[in-house]
Amino acid sequence: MMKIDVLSIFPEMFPGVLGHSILKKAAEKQAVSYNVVNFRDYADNRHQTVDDYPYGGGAGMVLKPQPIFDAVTDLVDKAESKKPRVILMCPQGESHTQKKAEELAREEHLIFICGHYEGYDERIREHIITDEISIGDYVLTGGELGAMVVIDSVVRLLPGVLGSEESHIQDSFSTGLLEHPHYTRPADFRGMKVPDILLSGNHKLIDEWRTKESLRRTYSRRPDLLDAAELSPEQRKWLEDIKKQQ
Ligand SMILES: C[S@@+](CC[C@H](N)C(=O)[O-])C[C@H]1O[C@@H](n2cnc3c(N)ncnc32)[C@H](O)[C@@H]1O
Repeated sequence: MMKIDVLSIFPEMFPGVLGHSILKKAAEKQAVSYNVVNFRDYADNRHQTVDDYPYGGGAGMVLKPQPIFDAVTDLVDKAESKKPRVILMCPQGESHTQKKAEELAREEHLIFICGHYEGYDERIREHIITDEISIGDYVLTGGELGAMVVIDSVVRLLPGVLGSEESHIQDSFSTGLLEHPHYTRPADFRGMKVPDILLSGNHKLIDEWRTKESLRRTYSRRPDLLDAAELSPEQRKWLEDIKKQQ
């Protein structure tokens, strides 16, 4: 079972997200256990202060090293695995991707550190973390929303979590391409029809249609992904045809 610890000064933000849908089911199936810790509880000063003024002056407060160092040490001591990935949520970190989610899903223990205010004392970054992750090129108020995003992307990949069909294998990015369009009943909704091929029952042709639509969508929306996508010679030929059509 994967263990996920989260360090935050706003732990109340998490039960809503961790307590619903797939993240909740994953915990019920014992694929993962969550532990959200207020690192203020580790502050060794009388007022449980976790932040202080920046050396050299300037705006904003900086998270002190002591509460976060002690919280991480305690969580590692309590865990069976002594080699967790310690992930700092940070707009300066590597951009989160499906590939990174797949990599983290192979780990036994993840510890997320959620920042606030102006950021962290640099010694946290230098000495106790293994990864720095950003969820995009914009600045959030705190790391909590980012940690939730990364946790969601990882937990749905854990074995058994999405059920026997393992639907994530076809998801956008998992194959290196964007996913094909989906349709459900009715076949004719107010004159808007489902493509005939999907009603044909011919699975070979349906698979081919899906792959072509996936290529078409990736080419029109995210052509940058095609550079790294592993395509068969047949798929390359389809892609060339799609390029000519557009
Ligand atoms: C207001 S931000 C601090 C930004 C910092 N002054 C900077 O310019 O890099 C406070 C915290 O929110 C979180 N955060 C903000 N933007 C984020 C992003 N794009 N991805 C992940 N975490 C983010 C981080 O934990 C960060 O320490």
